[in-house]
Amino acid sequence: MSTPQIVVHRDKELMAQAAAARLITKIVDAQAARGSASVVLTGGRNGNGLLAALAAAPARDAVDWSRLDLWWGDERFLPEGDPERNATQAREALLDAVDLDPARVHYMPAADGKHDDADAAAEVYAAELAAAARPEDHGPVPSFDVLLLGVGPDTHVASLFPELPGVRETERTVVGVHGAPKPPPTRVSLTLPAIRAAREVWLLAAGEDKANAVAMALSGAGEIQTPAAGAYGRQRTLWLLDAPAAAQLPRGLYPPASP
Ligand SMILES: O=C1O[C@H](COP(=O)(O)O)[C@@H](O)[C@H](O)[C@H]1O
Repeated sequence: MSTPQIVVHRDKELMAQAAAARLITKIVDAQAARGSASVVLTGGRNGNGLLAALAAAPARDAVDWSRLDLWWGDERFLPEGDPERNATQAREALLDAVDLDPARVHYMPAADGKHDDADAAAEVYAAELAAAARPEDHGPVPSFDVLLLGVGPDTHVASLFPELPGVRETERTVVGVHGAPKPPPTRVSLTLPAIRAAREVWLLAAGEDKANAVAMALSGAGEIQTPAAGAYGRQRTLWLLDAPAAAQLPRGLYPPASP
């Protein structure tokens, strides 16, 4: 478990640009060190904001996109191409504009008839993760270089919502989620053990509607009631915030916002 580090930016645009720059550097470094990199994407406003900032960054050309594995932390269980799917939004924000190897883009299954339900889809994705894991990894998932998570106003991360069964899961790496309080109710999500296999976990939150969630997660709350509190990386846990989202944090916890 790594101790959370907190970085506060002036506003959400700057936060997205700084996170995109940080991610480019991380991918380039991982590719230089190991030949390839792996990133787990998140949906939501901040995740898509980061991808859009990455698409606009001139330094994006420093990344060898063909040597990048992309995974998802969660997905809304909807038909392929549905505008509400995290994958559809990620494609629009960035993925369709870069030269990815399609075999390395690991979409979560869609509700397309091939997969009966979200539980079956979760099993399929867990098997895909297990097949990509190597003996030196930490369990049946790859050691992701960076796993991105948006933080919901209710403290959910991926599709692990407070008190629902998914956040209590200790064995499986992927679960079907039913009755999510945020639409759509049926989803597929990595579990906390899978999230914690990542080298680095970056949590993104912007806007005053996230301030209470951020303060709860960083003040020692339990992960069942506050899933974001249970999301950490093996080497690093980074909270990337804008000033409104950090507004309820004790001031001593983080350095001044970037100008
Ligand atoms: O539904 C979801 O919500 C969270 C948070 O989204 P945000 O818009 O409040 O930032 C997101 O991280 C997750 O991937 C998504 O499925």
